[in-house]
Amino acid sequence: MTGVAYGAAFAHWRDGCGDGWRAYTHHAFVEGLERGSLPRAAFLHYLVQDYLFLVHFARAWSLGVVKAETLDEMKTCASTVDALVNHEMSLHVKICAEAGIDEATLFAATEEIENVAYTRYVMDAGLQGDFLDLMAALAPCCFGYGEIGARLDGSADAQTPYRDWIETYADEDYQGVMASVGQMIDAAVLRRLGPDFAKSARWPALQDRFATATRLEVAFWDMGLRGA
Ligand SMILES: Cc1ncc(C[n+]2csc(CCO)c2C)c(N)n1
Repeated sequence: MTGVAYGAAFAHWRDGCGDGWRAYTHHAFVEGLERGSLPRAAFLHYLVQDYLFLVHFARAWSLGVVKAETLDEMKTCASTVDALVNHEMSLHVKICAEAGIDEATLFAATEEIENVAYTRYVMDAGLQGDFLDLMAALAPCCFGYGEIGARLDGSADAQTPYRDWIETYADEDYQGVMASVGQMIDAAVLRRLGPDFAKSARWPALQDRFATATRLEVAFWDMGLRGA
């Protein structure tokens, strides 16, 4: 499958996932956003959980600053924390406020087990492993939503009520953040594993981290649908 260009490491990981990548990026939940047929209750259930997810992802990207080996890696991780807490989360706060859910309620919501599994899996990848383990676990989230946003921006039904969600991820600045994350990951892989990175002894373990995080994305959409 071809998608938006987020770099060579990502392309290897995505193709190494087989059908898993499509199961994530073409999930029924995503189709519901595209067609506008997703029940509002499912969307809000997802969005409350996703707010909590982003809190933990901001922690994980902050761990990237701690595990970085170059200033460039540090800068990209720090800007991603900024994009998360100061931009992406505003979408969640705004839509939930319109539905009568305030930010304190969002922060105090109970995490679904799929949310606990995914966010803590990523944190553990970074705590147990090095910078590359952390990036392999974080990559599906960035590049999957990047692909979905870019695709749905062109394909979504004109009357879908989920246009602002789609635009958050299709947004040029946001796509720019994802592209620079892709470049930084390629440089990080090259620095540690060399140009034949996919043939290195470490690659299968990194591929496994990416594939696991991709499965956890599928489970996250499933969890959203359960809220309908
Ligand atoms: C379940 C779930 N997966 C991925 C994203 C998207 N996302 C989360 S963090 C990040 C990188 C920096 O903003 C991106 C693209 C989401 N919101 N929820």
